[in-house]
Amino acid sequence: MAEVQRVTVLGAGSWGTAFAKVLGDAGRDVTMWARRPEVAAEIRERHLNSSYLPGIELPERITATADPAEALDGAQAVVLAVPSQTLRTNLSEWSGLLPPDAILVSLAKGVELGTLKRMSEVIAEIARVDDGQIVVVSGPNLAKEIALGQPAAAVLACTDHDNAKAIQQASFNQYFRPYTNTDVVGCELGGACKNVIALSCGMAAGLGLGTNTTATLITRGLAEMARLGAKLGADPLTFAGLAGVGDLVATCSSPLSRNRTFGERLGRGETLEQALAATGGQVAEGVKSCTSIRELAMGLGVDMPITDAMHRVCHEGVDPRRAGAELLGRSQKHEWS
Ligand SMILES: NC(=O)C1=CN([C@@H]2O[C@H](COP(=O)(O)OP(=O)(O)OC[C@H]3O[C@@H](n4cnc5c(N)ncnc54)[C@H](O)[C@@H]3O)[C@@H](O)[C@H]2O)C=CC1
Ligand SMILES: O=C(CO)COP(=O)(O)O
Repeated sequence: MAEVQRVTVLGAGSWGTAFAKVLGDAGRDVTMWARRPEVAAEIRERHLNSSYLPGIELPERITATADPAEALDGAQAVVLAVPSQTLRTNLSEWSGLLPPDAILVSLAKGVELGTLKRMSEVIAEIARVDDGQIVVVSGPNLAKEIALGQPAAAVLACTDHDNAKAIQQASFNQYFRPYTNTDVVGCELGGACKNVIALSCGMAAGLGLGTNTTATLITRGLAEMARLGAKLGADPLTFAGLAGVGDLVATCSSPLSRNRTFGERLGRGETLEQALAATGGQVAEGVKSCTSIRELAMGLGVDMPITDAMHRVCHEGVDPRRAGAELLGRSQKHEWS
């Protein structure tokens, strides 16, 4: 297994920047690509990214540029840290610049609208690489907490165990503990589906509902993502792990979650447009993934009632209170049917 020392992070948003810090604190040489030259300059010259992680000092060994060719020169691993729905376009622009043997690391948690592909499938298609060259990062990793150096674990999923190990070696440090896993499908579905469930938990909070409702949504959300996973060949154990329960608990209960916050605004009566405006340009993936995951599930005959309800609230104008009443009014069933 070759040691990974030189890493490029494409995307300087919250998680891209926090993950770059993880790598820098693990002793790697990191170059970030930022879309806005002023963000790249601030990271390079002042070791700050005040737009996304205000007050967080970045390691000196992180540098940044707005030029993707410069960013990618000599990279042994390339971290893709852009939103799910723009990854295809972003990566198409970069694919000719990727060093051929670089391990591609996917941070995005979503399912592509239209194609219904997971992120590693989009990457394999656009970068024309074997799936063993793609490592997926998932788990309870709220960017701000990681950037503050608060302890957290993550999963690095790859069909090629050596490549997962290489990224594990490159990223573990005093506060970040990554585990390897070979179940890419389960880890990616967990990460994408929990954003939708976090929307529902936020919505319940916005409606003034309490902990029993949140726990019910988390648990039944877990049941519906595990049903989808089973149909797509995921390992059921994955959903009991960091990429399943772990990320659900973090995202569904934290006020730091953009998805939960978005749902809370809808629950309080804001419109989709008002909630979108309040994100400050940061992505709440569940708002789009509720539609793609719902479509994926429908095509496979998998029942995902919470995801369906989130789609109807976000995109069909259904009132959150009515969506809740309809969820409760469905036909009675066995817990595991
Ligand atoms: N923030 C978090 O706590 C975590 C985020 N993630 C996932 O990581 C992925 C990236 O998330 P963040 O870095 O938090 O997002 P963000 O919204 O904070 O940043 C997105 C980055 O992508 C760049 N970008 C490039 N092309 C873009 C385009 N066409 N449209 C919009 N942005 C574009 C933006 O400039 C920005 O630097 C998402 O899929 C998210 O679900 C996963 C774990 C934790
Ligand atoms: O994925 C995350 C935590 O693991 C971040 O969640 P949000 O995108 O909702 O902030």
